[in-house]
Amino acid sequence: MLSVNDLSFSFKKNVIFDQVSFSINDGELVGLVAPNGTGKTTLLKLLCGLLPTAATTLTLNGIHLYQHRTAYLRQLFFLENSNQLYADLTVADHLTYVRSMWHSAVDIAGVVDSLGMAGYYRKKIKTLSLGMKQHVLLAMYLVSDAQTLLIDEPLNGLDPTSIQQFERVFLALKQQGKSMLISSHQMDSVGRVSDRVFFLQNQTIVPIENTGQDMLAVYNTMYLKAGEQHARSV
Ligand SMILES: Nc1ncnc2c1ncn2[C@@H]1O[C@H](COP(=O)(O)OP(=O)(O)OP(=O)(O)O)[C@@H](O)[C@H]1O
Repeated sequence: MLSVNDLSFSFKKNVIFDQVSFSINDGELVGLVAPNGTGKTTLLKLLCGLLPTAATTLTLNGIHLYQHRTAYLRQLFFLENSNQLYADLTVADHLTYVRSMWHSAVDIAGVVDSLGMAGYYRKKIKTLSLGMKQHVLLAMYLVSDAQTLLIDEPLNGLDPTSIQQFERVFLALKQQGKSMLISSHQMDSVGRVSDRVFFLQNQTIVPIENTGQDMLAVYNTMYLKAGEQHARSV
């Protein structure tokens, strides 16, 4: 279980989070939603200690980020986006590296087959399309076998078939007991896979249970400015 207490963070005078507290259970998939520039990526980075925060508690399965950083980090996987892949290394290099660093027993060939990546497994990252690189990122998450997966906009650049494929993978990971926090602007997908959705608003998190409601409608209610709501109602 990921547990966060009193998390505050600012970029100089730009307050992004003010005393935020939340937890994510094992086997729970939480969607992370907000308009551009609100703080989704910042939150994911804070949870991996990539940005400093004086949160009173930031624990993963009882292990404190600041007291046992390596043990904490070994339980999670996060790679911000495909720009952080090594252009001159192959897909195989990346997956082998992750398997080794995370002491994972996951079968790389099985992951590559299941994601339909066999055709470019030996290719260098710089020769791949955005959608292919998104598949490489997802494969790295799977190969890490980490308990907690923090995933930033995994559906960007994917075709509809791949989006459905990724949704199936997320649901399967949930069945395996993984905890996931996944940011996305694809509200229909968020509605299909999430147990809860964290909407970021006013420097805090508004958690909404997914009861099958229209998540785009929830988004619009939350973020449409008062004037726009008035204009729509007349
Ligand atoms: N390194 C930085 N230095 C200063 N400000 C930053 C830095 N990184 C992000 N910010 C600011 O923090 C805020 C939140 O950015 P963040 O990237 O977390 O948003 P986001 O919700 O992930 O956006 P998007 O949907 O566009 O990816 C923005 O106002 C951004 O300008």
